[in-house]
Amino acid sequence: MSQFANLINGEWLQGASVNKNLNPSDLSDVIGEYAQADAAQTEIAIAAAHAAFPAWSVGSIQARADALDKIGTEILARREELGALLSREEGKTLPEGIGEATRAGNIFKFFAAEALRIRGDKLASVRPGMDVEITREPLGVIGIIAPWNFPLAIPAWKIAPALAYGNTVVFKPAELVPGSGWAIAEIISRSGIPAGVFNLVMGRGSVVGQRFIDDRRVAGISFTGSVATGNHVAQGAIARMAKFQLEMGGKNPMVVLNDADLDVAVTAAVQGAFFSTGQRCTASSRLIVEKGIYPRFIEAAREQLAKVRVGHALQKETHIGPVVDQSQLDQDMSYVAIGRDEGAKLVSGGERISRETDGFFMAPALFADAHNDMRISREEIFGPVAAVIPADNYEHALQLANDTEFGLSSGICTTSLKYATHFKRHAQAGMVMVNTATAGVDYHVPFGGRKGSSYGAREQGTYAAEFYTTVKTSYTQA
Ligand SMILES: NC(=O)C1=CN([C@@H]2O[C@H](COP(=O)(O)OP(=O)(O)OC[C@H]3O[C@@H](n4cnc5c(N)ncnc54)[C@H](OP(=O)(O)O)[C@@H]3O)[C@@H](O)[C@H]2O)C=CC1
Ligand SMILES: O=C(O)CCC(=O)C(=O)O
Repeated sequence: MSQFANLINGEWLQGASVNKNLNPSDLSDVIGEYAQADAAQTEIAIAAAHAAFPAWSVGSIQARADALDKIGTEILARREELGALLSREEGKTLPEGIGEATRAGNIFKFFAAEALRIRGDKLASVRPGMDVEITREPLGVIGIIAPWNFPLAIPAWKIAPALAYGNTVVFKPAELVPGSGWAIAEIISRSGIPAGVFNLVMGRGSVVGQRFIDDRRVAGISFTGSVATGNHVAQGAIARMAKFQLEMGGKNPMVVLNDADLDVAVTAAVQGAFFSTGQRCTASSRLIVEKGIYPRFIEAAREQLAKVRVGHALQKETHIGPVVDQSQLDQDMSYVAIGRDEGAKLVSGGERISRETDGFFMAPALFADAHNDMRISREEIFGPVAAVIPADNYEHALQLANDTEFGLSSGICTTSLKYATHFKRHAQAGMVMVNTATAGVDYHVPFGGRKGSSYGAREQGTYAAEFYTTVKTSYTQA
């Protein structure tokens, strides 16, 4: 059995215990045993990142750019192998896994270039003879707490800007997907970045993540995951005035108007709701459909779902892989039961499926005739379960779309420029999609939401500088 250690201060260290990484498509496939840090080992990693900060933060930006570019180049060169590892441990299909590896490589290359473009500002002073300049400086040690659903891309879009802007990093991947996190760390360890600047600390969230929250040497925490854990991170960070950003849930609406192209709408809905097994915070879990197109939409969605093959993530013919683990599967199945009890009509799927291998396979569940006040329409399920909600007209659809405590992504399918333009302006979400799925985003533009979905500065693109740097205003009297 392969064993994988933590990377702390440039050394590979065994943990206090190990975590077996299982393939959700085939539970007999153990990917490896991964180190689990305890609180003491986590403190050693934080101390190393803290000690490495002074030199790294004022070091050559060319060296930072070269290292990040090298990491991106290697990820891109190995995208098929890394994508296959990701699919094996998380369960998204091979094309999805390779696509995510490509995205991760591109993110490192984007931030390699950003390291050379750290911007400031120079303004005339209101006082004669005074010089005023505004500069951006790194925060210090950044604690990165990542979820399991994007094990390469999300760590990439947190680690790359943290390093580009001169911070040092302690990174905790989710327990369910240590393989991808370890692979990134191994590539970083050969990139020329000095010991201690980047540290991989695999282990439980309640142990490792908690140390990041509690330790005053961790200046900023970047978190993606559930609303409950996000709240916990926020309270701990506020208690000691640490900077933090949270990316949490979604209950993303996809509005389909009577004038929509039916094929475009159904494809966007099925892909947005069910691909990547619906395990995306941007998933289109509420399909809000105007009454004039409603019966045709349901029929066409049912027909498209009948052609979708759920199976082993690494098999060529698979469109949708397994659910990530037993507890997520239990959660998904419990919401299918809740939807039925609430009176929504299950028009497709919703049952556990057997395949040749022992995995967590589930037929995507499509509910029709749902209401926006049902639990299946309000709570994030994070699996292949979507609800179709009828709407009387555009205004009603918009009102339903915004009637949620979340605000990550919001979509509309229409051929009307008037409605598309109005929706872009009035959707209460951080991201708006027209005639395309609510999930699936570019890597070089801001990512994040409003209301209960996100807190703090946006991630990705040049906007990432907002979180990973702090602004200084300097005055010089001539
Ligand atoms: N918006 C999104 O992108 C995501 C949303 N989710 C939502 O969260 C639900 C549960 O998923 P789950 O993975 O359990 O999400 P969590 O919020 O529990 O996990 C996210 C990350 O936080 C860590 N963590 C857990 N507890 C603590 C803690 N006390 N202090 C610091 N860090 C902690 C986890 O570590 P570890 O898991 O290693 O213990 C993981 O790395 C899903 O069903 C879904 O609804 C989940 C993933 C992504
Ligand atoms: O939809 C995407 O491409 C990104 C989704 C995401 O980041 C998430 O689910 O956490």
